[in-house]
Amino acid sequence: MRRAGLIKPLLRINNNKSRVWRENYATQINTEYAECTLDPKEYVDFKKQLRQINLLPKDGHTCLQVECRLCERNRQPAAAHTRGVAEQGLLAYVNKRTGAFICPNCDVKTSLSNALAAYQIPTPAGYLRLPQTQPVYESRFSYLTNVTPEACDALGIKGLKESQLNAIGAQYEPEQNLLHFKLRNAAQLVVGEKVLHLSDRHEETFQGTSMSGLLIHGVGNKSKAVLVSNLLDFIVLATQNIETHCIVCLPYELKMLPQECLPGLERFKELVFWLHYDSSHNWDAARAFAQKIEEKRCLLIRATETEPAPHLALRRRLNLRHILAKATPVRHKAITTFGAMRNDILSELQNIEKVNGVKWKRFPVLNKLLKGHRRGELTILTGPTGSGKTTFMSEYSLDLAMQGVSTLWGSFEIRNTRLAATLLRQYVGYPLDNKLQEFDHWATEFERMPLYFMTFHGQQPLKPVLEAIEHASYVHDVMHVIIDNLQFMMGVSSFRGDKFWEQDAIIAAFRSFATKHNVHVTLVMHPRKERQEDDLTTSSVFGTAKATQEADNVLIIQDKRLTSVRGKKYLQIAKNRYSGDLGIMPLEFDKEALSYSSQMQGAKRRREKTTTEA
Ligand SMILES: Nc1ncnc2c1ncn2[C@@H]1O[C@H](COP(=O)(O)OP(=O)(O)OP(=O)(O)O)[C@@H](O)[C@H]1O
Ligand code: FES
Repeated sequence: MRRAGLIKPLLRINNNKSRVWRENYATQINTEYAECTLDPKEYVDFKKQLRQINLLPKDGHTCLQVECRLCERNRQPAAAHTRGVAEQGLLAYVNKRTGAFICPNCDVKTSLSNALAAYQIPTPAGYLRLPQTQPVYESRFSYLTNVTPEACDALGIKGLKESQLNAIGAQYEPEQNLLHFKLRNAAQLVVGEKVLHLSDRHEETFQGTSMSGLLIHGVGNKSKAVLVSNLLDFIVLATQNIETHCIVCLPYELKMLPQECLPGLERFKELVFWLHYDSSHNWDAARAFAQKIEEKRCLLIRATETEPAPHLALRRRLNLRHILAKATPVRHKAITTFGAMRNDILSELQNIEKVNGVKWKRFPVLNKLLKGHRRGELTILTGPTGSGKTTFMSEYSLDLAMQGVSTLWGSFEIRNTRLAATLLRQYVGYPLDNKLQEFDHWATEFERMPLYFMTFHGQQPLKPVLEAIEHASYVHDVMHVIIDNLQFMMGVSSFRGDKFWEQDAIIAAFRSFATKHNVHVTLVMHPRKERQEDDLTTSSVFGTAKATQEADNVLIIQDKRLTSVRGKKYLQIAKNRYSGDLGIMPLEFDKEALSYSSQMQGAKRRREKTTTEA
């Protein structure tokens, strides 16, 4: 199995709405499942091995479905000639993108190479089958009862009865005043729980080992399902008795859809996204998730005034079945018409703030000019050597990650530990080297952000980097990738021709990645050697004009302090394809916090003023 650059998740992902506890247990198999990309050759060998033992897999939407052989629970694999008609054994799932081998029956996840040995006849000497394990998920809530009328009324859904809530699997926890639902995996085993706090409507998700749980209401033979992003929408639709569709609540709202959940969706031929977009960073979530679960079976109800999320539609007395019937394909055909795009356009116009993207909290000038940070765009940041490109990009990305933008850093120039230390200092707002007693507190807070780091360092060929990014965008739902800096991929890739040609090819690869995977890619690039007194311009970007032609945004750090007495340092927005506004943002540097943010500096001055006045 080819290892891409390993991506080290900074452990837990959490934000104030939904707590995800990722206990990364090692799998029971002899090695922990490594984050790696699928080796096509291994996949072919595995299918060949299955044919040899006459075990015919089912080629599903996202997974190969095959009888599991990992543990002793299953019959020993019969030799090819003795197998009669295969009665269906317990199913395991091989993810066709990552090669992850997932068995929901024993809640196991491992790599294809690990699993292959279990299908070999004779079993390789020394290979031990897994002991039989029956995963038991221990609920965090010890006292759960039937839903009470008061709890039902607290939901504010007109006409809803507590008996309906009990019928869809809801339970009530009186101490914390919350509704509780079990999450089950593809083998219908309880592997987690999702709760809705009735006091403030915030949700929390708790999962055990492999994060494979979904909340599904509806009988097993339905081949269609509606996917909703929160429990309120789930309750509204699940209590409507919609005959044609199951109702599925995504476990982590629009933040992410773990690959371990995909086996639970394999049985559906049609999936309708009917989502509630509660913030700008998840406006494109349906498109991103559809790419993961196979676009051609995905339909979308585009959020408009007349087709809002289910709980809003119910409140506005709109006809839910009528809205459901109007779902259209997520992706338009190759040739389309205005009519087919009409709802898309209306939805974007009515949600323009979300379409503008995620606003920076620390850089209001950037919001004014760039309007926000959007998925699918390519940004180039350049500036003189040592001018603060990495420092600025660190704070720029931190601001977004604090708002839920899942971010992957490719730091080829400085070590991940140094970059993470910079990010932490910008997060805290002051250095911790003489306040080490505070480190654990801040580090635990910091870990909860969706920040990932590629473990590549120094010169890297382009291919493994793109593989690692592709893997991360699939497995971790990454929305923003930063490459610092591009020059580290020059001279080692298998390009022939001059360095400008090589640079153009690398930029073209990132451009198509950003568009195809709807991920924002930021490339930090050195400028051509310029005379210090000259302003850098878009043509200063290293290489040919292609770099700045392909980019949606070009940001340049201009440092005039070195060439004139009253010189300032500022960030120039030299290209802005989305809204066209160009301009500059002054960069005052707070060395303590390693911050360029005027907001942070203002807050710090206010803090100091109050302490001196006290
Ligand atoms: N405006 C500033 N004033 C003073 N020091 C700064 C400023 N901006 C960054 N620094 C400091 O300068 C050093 C270099 O910053 P950084 O690595 O971000 O620059 P860079 O442009 O990425 O460098 P390179 O061109 O080598 O990639 C860091 O120690 C950083 O803390
Ligand atoms: S049935 Fe698959 S590991 Fe036990």
